[in-house]
Amino acid sequence: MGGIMGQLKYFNDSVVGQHNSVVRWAREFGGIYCVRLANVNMVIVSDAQLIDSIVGRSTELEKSVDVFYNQFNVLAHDEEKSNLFTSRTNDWWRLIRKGLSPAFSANNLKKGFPEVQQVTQRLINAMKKAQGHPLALDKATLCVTLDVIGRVGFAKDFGATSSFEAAIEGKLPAPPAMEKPGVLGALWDWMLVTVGAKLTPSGVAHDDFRQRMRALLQEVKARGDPRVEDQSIAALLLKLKDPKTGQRLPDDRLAAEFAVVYQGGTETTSLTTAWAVFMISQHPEVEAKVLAELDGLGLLVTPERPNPRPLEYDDLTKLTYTNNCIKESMRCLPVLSGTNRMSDKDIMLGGYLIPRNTMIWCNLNATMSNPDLWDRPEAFLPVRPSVLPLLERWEVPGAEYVPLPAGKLGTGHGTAVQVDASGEPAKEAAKEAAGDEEEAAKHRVKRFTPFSVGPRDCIGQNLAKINYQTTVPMLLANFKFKLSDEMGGYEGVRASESMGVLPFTFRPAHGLKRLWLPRLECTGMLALRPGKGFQMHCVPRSQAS
Ligand code: HEM
Repeated sequence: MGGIMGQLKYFNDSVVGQHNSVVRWAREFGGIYCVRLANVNMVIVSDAQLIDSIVGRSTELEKSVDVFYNQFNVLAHDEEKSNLFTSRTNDWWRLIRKGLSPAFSANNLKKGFPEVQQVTQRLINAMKKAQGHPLALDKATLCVTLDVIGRVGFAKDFGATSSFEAAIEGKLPAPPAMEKPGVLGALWDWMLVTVGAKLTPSGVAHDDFRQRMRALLQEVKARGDPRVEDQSIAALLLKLKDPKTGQRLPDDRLAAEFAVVYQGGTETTSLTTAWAVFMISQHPEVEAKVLAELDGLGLLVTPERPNPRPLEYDDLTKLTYTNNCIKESMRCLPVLSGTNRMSDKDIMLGGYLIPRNTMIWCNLNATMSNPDLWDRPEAFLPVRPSVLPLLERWEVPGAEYVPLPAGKLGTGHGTAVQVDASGEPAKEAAKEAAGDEEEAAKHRVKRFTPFSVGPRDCIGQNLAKINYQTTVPMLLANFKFKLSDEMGGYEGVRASESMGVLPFTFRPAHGLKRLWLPRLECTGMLALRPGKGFQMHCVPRSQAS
């Protein structure tokens, strides 16, 4: 039976507290191990050097779309095709990736900062009206992110944060009733969607999402040709030309890329924001330091200073401690657990022969909790109290990189090497793997990788950063957050962590019963969240004792 079922027991363990499970497995089985589910083998890697060789700058491995990322194709296209997220690393991918990159440059995002600030302020105004009711913090931050991406990337205000306010004030009509499916219902729905059926709640919501993206494209096109200096996501995509034909990209391709930006950017950023607020507010000594930093900059709401000055762009670099806390929260609770790759040739990895077409799953979260790489990795420790003078975990120079002992650089042990037909590492690849010490010394391996690394790392990471680096301090400056009783305290939240693809539906929120996102809610990432979301009481700081 065990043979047929593979290591189902372990997969079952992961239903609750999945994040903790993979971290535990990495400790139990090491930096590379193989699991089997029925007759499918999967290699799971959490060794930082190996991961670097799998996804890093010199990789030739491709994403395995069929198993994990198919959702991105289903949601973005009517007919299944690839897009920036799911494409092989080919000329099309290069065209889009290079063309879109200026949208995420520091200069361009600086121009977008006022939008982020205003959208967060809109949410704060709404939250002040909640008057003691618990709020779903993850919904609230999702509203912010939806509006940030809309306004910064597409000059479009979807009004998610204003809908939030209207919902709190009871001014919104109820959404069409849609029962939350139970586990079996969700599984059935997922199976139907996987085989292409559209008449499921999720299928309908997928159609709805695609229609919204097509409508957004038409709206953007109706504004006329984008100005040369316009570096928004929409403008850059519209300006792109197919090098072969010299023609602009077809509408279905453009709408799919719009969709992918929303898919890649929403759950990820909003849950990162929610986890950071949760972690900081659950650690009083950390929160006190954050508040002191905000106070020092004149940004904290106090009974004596009920209307402090607004957060400005330059403050973002001054909020060092707060930013370090966000990083620490992302290390402990990265919303994306990892990424996958597959090779169409046999490869050697960490001394093992990996047959072609074997799924390789890189556990980025396990690397970020590896005790060989981090001091007390299970602790939320922006501060290391044992070190004098007091050094923050994140203020140690090079904190994002693997601290390698001298003389350990550049061995072939940690690299993915192609194998020839006889099973021997191919000569050229072996030479490369043996490595040039000098070259290896330049190549520092990262141990903090929430955005992954290498050519397929997160293109949107700077937009995400400007979003959470603005929203987290603004929320904390305005409110004291207390978990509502149903969350079962800090332990209850942590025990309910799970990863799951969420249905693309209008979902009633917990807490304030009439709170929902009526405009545009798009999810689908395997994102880390607590089972019941984040039900929080948000007490205005002007009233907090
Ligand atoms: C905290 C927030 C975010 C996190 C943690 C995150 C994480 C990641 C990770 C780990 C990858 C690599 C996935 C893989 O290799 O399988 C990725 C790719 C990607 N992300 Fe993000 N992301 C975030 C925000 C965003 C935002 C705001 C956008 C867009 C506005 C975005 C768009 C994308 C896209 C398009 C890709 C695919 C890039 C490619 O394959 O070339 N992400 N992200």
